[in-house]
Amino acid sequence: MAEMTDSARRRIASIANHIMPAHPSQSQQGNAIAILDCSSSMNDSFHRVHGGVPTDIPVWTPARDDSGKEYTDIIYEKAVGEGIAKITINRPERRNAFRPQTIKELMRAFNDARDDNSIGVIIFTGKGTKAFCSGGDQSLRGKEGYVDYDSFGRLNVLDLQVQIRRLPKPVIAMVAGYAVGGGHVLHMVCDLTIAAANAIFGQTGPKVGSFDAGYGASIMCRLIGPKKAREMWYMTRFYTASEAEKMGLINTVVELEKLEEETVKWCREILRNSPMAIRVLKSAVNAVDDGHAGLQVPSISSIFQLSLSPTYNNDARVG
Ligand SMILES: CC(C)(COP(=O)(O)OP(=O)(O)OC[C@H]1O[C@@H](n2cnc3c(N)ncnc32)[C@H](O)[C@@H]1OP(=O)(O)O)[C@@H](O)C(=O)NCCC(=O)NCCSC(=O)c1cc(O)c2ccccc2c1O
Repeated sequence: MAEMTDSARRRIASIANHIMPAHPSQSQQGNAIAILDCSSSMNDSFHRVHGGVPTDIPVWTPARDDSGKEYTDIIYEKAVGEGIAKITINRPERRNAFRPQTIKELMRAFNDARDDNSIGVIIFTGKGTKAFCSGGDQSLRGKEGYVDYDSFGRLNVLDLQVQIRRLPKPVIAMVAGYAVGGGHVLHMVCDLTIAAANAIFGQTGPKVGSFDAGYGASIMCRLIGPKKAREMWYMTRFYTASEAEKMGLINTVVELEKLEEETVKWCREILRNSPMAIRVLKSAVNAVDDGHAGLQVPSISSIFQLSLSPTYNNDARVG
């Protein structure tokens, strides 16, 4: 091996990289490198594009929108030095049920995350481990819908659903505990759902004379098929995380302790890819349910405002 040329070394290193799994264990890395006696590092182009990403939890800092107003019902944060925003419903004493104020704040935060060019992916979650969201706050339900402290009935959660669908960046639902009622619809309108093993999914509306005949029905049919969707709505049964995964309702299930770590890992894998490709693909995947409004999102005028390159790589964790 001593007389091997530089170019031969590079070729062997490249082959070694391509035959190694995307997430090699340390011993696998060590063996492959030792066998081929190459000077390849895990910091080459192959690993930057296809290899593992760091799994450390980011440092989260509180974020505001332009209004500068405090949030009472949510926590809005951004990761230091990388393009991840995290939006958390903060009403754990009500199993993160939403009231009109909660939805107003969520819409402000999602709006800010959409307009912030340093953000490429958004995590949507609920405070604590008992619930992602238990739907509309039943204590505020009046004849006119959900009534806030200004005594005006609203159902602005439907606007939030549309906002998440049209948002030109991936939104990942990070679910621990219950995602039920309107909370279940919220995870369904997100691009991806990562669940903890303790997650429970279901529609409760018909138990309390309520239903979501918009996205709550159509997207569910798309995800799990019409028969299973009817079962879920007519019977109002609850399903475990592993049942939900088998149905195609969610993407993956992890131990509760690993939930944030895994979600952040998914974010980082997304962030090293082209934001424009992801933006257009999101609209394309949604177009079948969102029609022309869905296709309108990546219109040519807005495409040119976007960078073609990924926002993240393993060398420089920039937004
Ligand atoms: C979610 C639960 C299964 C959890 O059960 P658990 O035993 O863990 O907890 P508790 O039941 O003891 O709850 C603790 C505490 O939280 C309060 N709480 C829980 N959920 C809500 C809620 N949704 N609203 C208000 N408060 C809630 C509960 O009262 C307890 O308070 P204490 O003071 O007693 O400690 C279980 O809690 C549960 O089944 N919750 C209700 C689920 C529900 O019915 N959700 C509403 C469905 S309707 C809806 O969400 C809805 C959504 C839409 O998008 C619509 C769109 C269009 C039209 C209508 C819509 C709509 O109605």
